[in-house]
Amino acid sequence: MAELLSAAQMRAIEAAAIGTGTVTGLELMERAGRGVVDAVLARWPALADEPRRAVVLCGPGNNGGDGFVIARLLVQEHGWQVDLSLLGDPGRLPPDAAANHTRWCGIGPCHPLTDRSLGTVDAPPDLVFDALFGTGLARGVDGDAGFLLGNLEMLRADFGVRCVAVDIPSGLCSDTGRDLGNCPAVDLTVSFHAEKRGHRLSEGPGFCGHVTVADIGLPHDGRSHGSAAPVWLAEAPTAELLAKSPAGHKYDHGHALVMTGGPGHTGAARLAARAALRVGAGLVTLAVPPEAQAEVAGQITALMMLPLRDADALTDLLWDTRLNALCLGPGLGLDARARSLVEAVLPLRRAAVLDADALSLFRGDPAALFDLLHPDCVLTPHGGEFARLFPDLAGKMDAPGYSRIDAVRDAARRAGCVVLLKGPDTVIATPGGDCAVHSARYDRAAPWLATAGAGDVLAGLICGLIARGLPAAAAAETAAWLHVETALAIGPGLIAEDLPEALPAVLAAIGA
Ligand SMILES: NC(=O)C1=CN([C@@H]2O[C@H](COP(=O)(O)OP(=O)(O)OC[C@H]3O[C@@H](n4cnc5c(N)ncnc54)[C@H](OP(=O)(O)O)[C@@H]3O)[C@@H](O)[C@H]2O)[C@@H](O)CC1
Ligand SMILES: [K+]
Repeated sequence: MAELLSAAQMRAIEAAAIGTGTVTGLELMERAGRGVVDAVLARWPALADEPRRAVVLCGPGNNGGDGFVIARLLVQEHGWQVDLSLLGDPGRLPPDAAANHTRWCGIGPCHPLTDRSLGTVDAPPDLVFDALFGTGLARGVDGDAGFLLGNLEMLRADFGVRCVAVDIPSGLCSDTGRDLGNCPAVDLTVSFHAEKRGHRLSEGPGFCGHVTVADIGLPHDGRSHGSAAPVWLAEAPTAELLAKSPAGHKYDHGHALVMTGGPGHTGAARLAARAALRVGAGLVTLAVPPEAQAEVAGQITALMMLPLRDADALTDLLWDTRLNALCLGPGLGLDARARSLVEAVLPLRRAAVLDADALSLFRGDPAALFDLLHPDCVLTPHGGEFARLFPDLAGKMDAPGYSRIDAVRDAARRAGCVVLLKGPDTVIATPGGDCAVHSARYDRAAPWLATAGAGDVLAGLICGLIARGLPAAAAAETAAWLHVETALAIGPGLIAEDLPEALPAVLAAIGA
């Protein structure tokens, strides 16, 4: 699985490799610069047909150092014409960047960066390399550098100039994916060793264009990250994870119980239940208030149904330990009955997915919910629900350096269970700090998934997978991937009802 690195982890990996004596910082910088040039020519092979003109904007740190390498390689190995400008005093460059500045100065001029460093609109360059700031960006970019970054947008739109970000577009926080000020949207971002969190989180993907990772020869052994626990990019589940044993019977695959709301409010739970069944739970039962029975009975076939009057009846029902995964929240309602169901169920410590109303019920009193939760629970808030349960953490998400990853990790620790914060950058964390990001951006962008009922389907998928025996966090990650994959399989026009129906083809493609 691919890791998403913080800036501190990347620095720790680099320092550890240099510390072993197997590589120097200067060698890493050379590989980084070469990696960018190779990635550009791989992306746009026609650029190699004839010498081109490039502008390279270098910053005061090692990101700028990469820029000097790129400029040198373009001139010496490809015969390009390069205009290079440096922000800041060359005498204050860090050692490896300074060494590459010296090498560049033997080849071409290093202009001080001004508001004219992009050249004139009469003769725009073919490419601009943004090597101003990388993982060392500490604040928004202002002054001439900010002005130039703002102009990149216009050069791309009006003159077709291709813009390439070295490591990360300057202005984008590599830990949070937030624009700290004047971040340009580029065509191609070439990162090093592994993607940084900012490439995947929040606004980041909107700025990065196409992202590619250049291998600069650092080890992927996961031992040299510093103290912080890794964050993984969620990937496709394996066939083994989702396949069913040929010898099994339906009770081997669990029995999910999904609570509905009252009359006129049963659709969300029915969607969740159908998703749970489609993803392979052996049996799925809807627990329905008696007055809604007729409505539900007319809508279901393979799903089962039980009348459920109140919390006492639910407690009695759960003497049947074959009911091994619960889903509460979709359409459940915000009344006293709904709250009593949640409060009755959680002390029994049965695995449970809490979504939608089951979360909103505790707005203003989230501690009452946290007291009841246990590690086999999964909370699946969207941004608004997250802010109701964790107002302080949601507020901090605007603070510098505090990302959705930090917020969800803190939330999971506080809640004592798995938390999945929904979005195009879904973050899943456990109370112990394990964390995965499911990214529905770039080639997995699924904008049609933002539709009524899609969240109910996700809750049902998680519940169904837990019923099948997956641990809560693995169920959440797998469900997030399947949810987006089914959306991609359906494409434009999808509505939530389609999602469970598209699962068989998706499962077949995985080989389950
Ligand atoms: N790690 C690795 O393995 C490898 C890393 N490599 C490369 O190194 C890059 C990281 O280099 P880096 O740490 O020197 O940071 P970088 O982004 O160049 O900027 C730091 C400088 O900018 C300044 N500054 C910050 N914000 C500012 C602002 N808004 N406006 C103005 N100034 C601002 C800051 O000043 P200060 O905040 O200290 O005042 C400092 O002087 C990384 O992204 C990759 O490209 C590769 O070579 C290969 C291997
Ligand atoms: K950059």
